[in-house]
Amino acid sequence: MPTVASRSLQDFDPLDEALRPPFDESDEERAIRLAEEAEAKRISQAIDESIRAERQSQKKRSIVRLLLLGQSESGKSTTLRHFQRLYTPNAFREERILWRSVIQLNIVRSVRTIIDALSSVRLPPIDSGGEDSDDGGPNIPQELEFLKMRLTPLRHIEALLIAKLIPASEDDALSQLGGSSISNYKSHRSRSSERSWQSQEVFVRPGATWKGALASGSRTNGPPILSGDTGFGMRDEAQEVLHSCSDDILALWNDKLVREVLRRRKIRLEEFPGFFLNDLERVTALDYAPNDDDVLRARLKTVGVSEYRCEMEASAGRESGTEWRIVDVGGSRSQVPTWVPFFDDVDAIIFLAPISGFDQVLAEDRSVNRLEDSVLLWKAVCSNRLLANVDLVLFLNKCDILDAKLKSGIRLSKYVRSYADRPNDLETASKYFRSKFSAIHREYSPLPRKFYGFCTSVTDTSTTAGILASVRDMVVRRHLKQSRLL
Ligand SMILES: Nc1nc2c(ncn2[C@@H]2O[C@H](COP(=O)(O)OP(=O)(O)OP(=O)(O)O)[C@@H](O)[C@H]2O)c(=O)[nH]1
Ligand SMILES: [Mg+2]
Repeated sequence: MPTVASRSLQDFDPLDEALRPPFDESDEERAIRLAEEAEAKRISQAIDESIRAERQSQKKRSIVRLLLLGQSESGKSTTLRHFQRLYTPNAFREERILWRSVIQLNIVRSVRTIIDALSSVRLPPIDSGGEDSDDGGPNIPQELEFLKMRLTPLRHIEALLIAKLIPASEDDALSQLGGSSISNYKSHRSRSSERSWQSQEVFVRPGATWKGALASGSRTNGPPILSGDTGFGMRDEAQEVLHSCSDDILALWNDKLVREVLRRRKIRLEEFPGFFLNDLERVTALDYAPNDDDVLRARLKTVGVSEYRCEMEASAGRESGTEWRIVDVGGSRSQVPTWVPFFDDVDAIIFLAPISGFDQVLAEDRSVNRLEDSVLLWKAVCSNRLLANVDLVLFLNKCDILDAKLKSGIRLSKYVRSYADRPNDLETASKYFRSKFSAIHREYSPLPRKFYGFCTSVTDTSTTAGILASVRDMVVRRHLKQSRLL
């Protein structure tokens, strides 16, 4: 047996030495020692486990999970952008320039809507009593035909923007999602150049992928034309083409006959998502950089689910250090099954019901009224047992559009019979919808819970900031209460 003196000092480990069993240990002593060691190991593992569980629960306590639900175009992604604008303003500001491509595509789409409307309608002269002609001869004046021709470069721009927004690598990611939207997407992508004026709405998966593609594209596209803090300062072909077509687009949009065609076809373009034709001079300027309002008004459809993480700023007081995970989902019908896995472990849900859609149908199923669809979704969410303990916050959204529609003389009672002869104004209508949705909440919730309902226009920065602050306070208060019960 080597002694301390016979080994070098580096080899000597006092702990090892202390734990070494005595060399004259009997069998009985050995059994007792082994049993004691096993017990010590068990206790140590139990302590490790409790530390791990404590850390886990600490982590859970400081993460607030918020889910955004509602049909397509209800305003979920806009609400998410609003949260980002309020609580991670620097990141939001830095990303604004990336939205320019989306806004460009939105403008091209508005032009396409007008041109589609012109090509499908044969009009009699405006003063001939307002009935559509079926004599087969087009009544579109030559100047408009020339305008249309001069706008053909926009087809190329549309294809360019789609390729920019949806990098080829997205194909694989999207094909995993299955469903009809994927086939739409594929046909859209493959045939976009030849049939761009009738193509489907462009969509991308949320999150950084398209932004990453745009950011790297912006850095490699030629000499700078922008400067200052507006973004990457790079040449932008789409912006140049839009700038050169700006007068023609404006002439098209302001044309009396165009307005008449749109009116007769009940196309209220100003209320379409991503409408920028009233800001054409500003948004087609060569040095255009989107402002906050533009980013909130831009339209980019979501497919799939993405989780956005945001750390509340220190000024949020007791919430500082709280991480928010906001989940944004695609709202079209084929996307609804993708919501369910996110019902687990959620603190609150903001459900958006765009009440301006009372006279509209779903884009994906033209036999379904949008308001009816929202009501059905709301019933399903309220009655879902997985969500029985989750706070539901209802945004009766797009109140600004509802207001404009009612003011323009569209009668709500024509579409919602039970509205009967109530006054056709925003205040009465929003109160009416609030009480209907609140009654469903009460009737369908598996357990009693408080109803939080707001009438919103989430593109309006001034009114929405206050509402989101109240929602944030409410969710955090609930979250803290729940986590104390853990
Ligand atoms: N005028 C007005 N426009 C709104 C309002 N809320 C959203 N929008 C616009 O409506 C469009 C659709 O909003 P999104 O946030 O993209 O809708 P979404 O629910 O995310 O839709 P999907 O991604 O298809 O599920 C965008 O162009 C928004 O700017 C609102 O309250 N008023
Ligand atoms: Mg969306």
